[in-house]
Amino acid sequence: MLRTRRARDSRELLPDHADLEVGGGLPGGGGGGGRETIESVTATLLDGKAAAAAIKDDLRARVKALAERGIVPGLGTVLVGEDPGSQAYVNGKHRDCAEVGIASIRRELPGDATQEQVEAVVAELNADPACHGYIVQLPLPPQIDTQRILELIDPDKDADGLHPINLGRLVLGYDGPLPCTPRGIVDLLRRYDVPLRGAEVAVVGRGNTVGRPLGLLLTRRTENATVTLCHTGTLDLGTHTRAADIVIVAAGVPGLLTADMVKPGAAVVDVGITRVVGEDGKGRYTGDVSAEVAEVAGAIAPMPGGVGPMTRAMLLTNVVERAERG
Ligand SMILES: Nc1nc2c(c(=O)[nH]1)N[C@@H](CN(C=O)c1ccc(C(=O)N[C@@H](CCC(=O)O)C(=O)O)cc1)CN2
Repeated sequence: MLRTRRARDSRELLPDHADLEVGGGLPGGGGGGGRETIESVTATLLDGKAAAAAIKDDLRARVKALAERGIVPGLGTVLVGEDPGSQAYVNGKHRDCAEVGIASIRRELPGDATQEQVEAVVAELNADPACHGYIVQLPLPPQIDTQRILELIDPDKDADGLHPINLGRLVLGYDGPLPCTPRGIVDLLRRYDVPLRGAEVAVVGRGNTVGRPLGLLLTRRTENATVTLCHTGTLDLGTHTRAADIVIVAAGVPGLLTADMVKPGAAVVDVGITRVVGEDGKGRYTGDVSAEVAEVAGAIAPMPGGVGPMTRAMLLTNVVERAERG
């Protein structure tokens, strides 16, 4: 278990962005301006950065052991277009690779790339023996059929766990690569001994990358939580979140979860990451959880510094596991 600490003010819940290569801290030239501040915060910080660092230490050792067998794990990324956020995330993934000794394979296409061009890169990575796993950075430009691209990824090289076969394996309870963000959330809660067995969990958001697979993960026999999957059709969101021991918000709606929607002492996980432009005209990222929730919650995984670093660590884990299987 990680040592827990109590965060005393909002700056402790908002670590810097130094680990992501983005202009002035954020795409769009922002740099933390316009953050909300709160006087006193008592929630335990679920520190994704610290947890990810521990995971990377473990992976470094496993990569060394693989090297003794003559295996160098390789992670591929496919980036289409020039979106600064996506570029920053892909850069972060390759920096993580360098930290643990995973080989990087980068493929980049212009924003006006055709379906055929993206499919050709996917076919190339499927055939590359040096590439143990790869991801196609999402979202893709509108002219690209995302579903078709995800279906063309070799399921055995699907480092994101988003191929329909791998999501199907998750539904059926079979082994396979797990989607990185849901896996990272469960790992983070476990590391901080947040009880899952028998817990009532409200997951807000039913997307294929986070909400839906997270519901499946949490209801496996090994986790045994009871999940309420809330979405835009949910009539009274607060009724469900207030009844929950754990609230996980992946809606992409800034500030959606407010303090009155949280049971005192509940664990709260902020998965939201939305770019907003402040009154100063500068861009910054904001989560789905309002700052004052930290005064009510017993534990909180903030954005940034919570789920994001865990997502990246789980991507590396999926690649190393694939390389270990041979
Ligand atoms: N193919 C995929 N595309 C996308 C995924 C994904 O899992 N697979 N998820 C997101 C983007 N993403 C990874 O690709 C990602 C987003 C954010 C972070 C992160 O570490 N965030 C930081 C804060 C970032 C900032 O302030 O600039 C944090 O939470 O601390 C990592 C990965 C969409 N696309």
